[in-house]
Amino acid sequence: MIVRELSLQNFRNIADCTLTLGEHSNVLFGSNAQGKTNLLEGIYLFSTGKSFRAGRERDLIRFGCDAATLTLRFQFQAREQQAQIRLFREGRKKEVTLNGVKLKTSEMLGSFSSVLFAPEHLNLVKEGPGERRRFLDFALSQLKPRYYAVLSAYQKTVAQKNALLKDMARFPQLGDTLGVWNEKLAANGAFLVMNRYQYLSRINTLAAGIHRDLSEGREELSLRYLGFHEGLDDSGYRDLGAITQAFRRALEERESEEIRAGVSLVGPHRDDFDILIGGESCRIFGSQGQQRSAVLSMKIAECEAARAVFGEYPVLLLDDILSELDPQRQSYILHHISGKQVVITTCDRDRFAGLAQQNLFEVENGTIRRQQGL
Ligand SMILES: Nc1ncnc2c1ncn2[C@@H]1O[C@H](COP(=O)(O)OP(=O)(O)OP(=O)(O)O)[C@@H](O)[C@H]1O
Repeated sequence: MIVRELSLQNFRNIADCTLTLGEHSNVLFGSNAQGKTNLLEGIYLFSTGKSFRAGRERDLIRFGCDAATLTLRFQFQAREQQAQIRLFREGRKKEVTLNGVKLKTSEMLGSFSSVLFAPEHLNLVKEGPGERRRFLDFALSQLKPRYYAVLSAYQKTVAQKNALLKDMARFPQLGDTLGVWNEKLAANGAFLVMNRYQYLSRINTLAAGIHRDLSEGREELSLRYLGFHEGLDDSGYRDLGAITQAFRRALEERESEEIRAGVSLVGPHRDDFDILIGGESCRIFGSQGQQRSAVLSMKIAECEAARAVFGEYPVLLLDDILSELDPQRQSYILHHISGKQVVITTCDRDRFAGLAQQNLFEVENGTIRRQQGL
């Protein structure tokens, strides 16, 4: 996967710019708050249809403007392609086209792939389960377009069931329809759990090997899926029927608890996974360095898993992460990115002087200037 060119109009603090990228390393440098991350965000939007930052879609549109346009020219499987996203502040839904054909966002997924490395990914270890579910959901949405569609349907059903559970406090007779929502949740939720489990197993194997290298053979990283389905073993998790049954059982067992709480408590929207080093929780017992290595291993594993599906590496987006890493981890990642297309943001233009075939861009107040390489 190679990005040739990104054009942005009225996106974040960028009024109008075109960034023509090289096939290898592309370094965007500049002071803080100039628009470097905004450029990565623009590229990433084409992989998942969503920003990696929290917030509303309309926040992506430049202050005072009614619409934003993003155009990406890229090469995938030896074919030059062009995708466009238009965002509107009011009245109109997001518009997506691929090679001139209008699509739903879900239909564009899988056409272009990128993997982001950002300092906030440390939250995968440090924070609550929402971060880890996002990791799985963002990765799987790119690899398997149907996953995104099922996830959207599932989330809608959870919201509808929550509204019902809330209303049941005043109108208990509404409980007659609870079974209908639970059945919908079980069908779609089982699909999500099966895919997450299989993906996490793949990442587990890849990340364990990378972490072993990073720790020079001293540490064993493992990832373990956690959910409502206590009784399922490895083969059960690969069987949609078995997961659906386990989900139904869990919904029955916890029905009165859900009614009391007025909120849906069981399902993949509550699932999580453990990140363990030597069998112990990395969040509780891991040092800063171990936590960084675990996250780095998982992100590199995400790239490898994408390559296995697409037959090509995704575009790597490194948002100012190297300054956070010690020299050993820096050199590991620099070694790993060589030969792939990478877009790197940094405040320090000299940090990447050693990268081969480098293109250098200065970002200042939402404008971009190409510079002579070092
Ligand atoms: N919708 C918007 N319209 C206009 N400007 C915006 C919008 N959203 C964010 N910005 C501006 O974009 C700038 C932040 O850009 P960005 O996050 O890309 O910074 P950066 O160059 O990566 O900086 P750092 O090195 O600190 O991470 C801020 O000045 C912010 O006010």
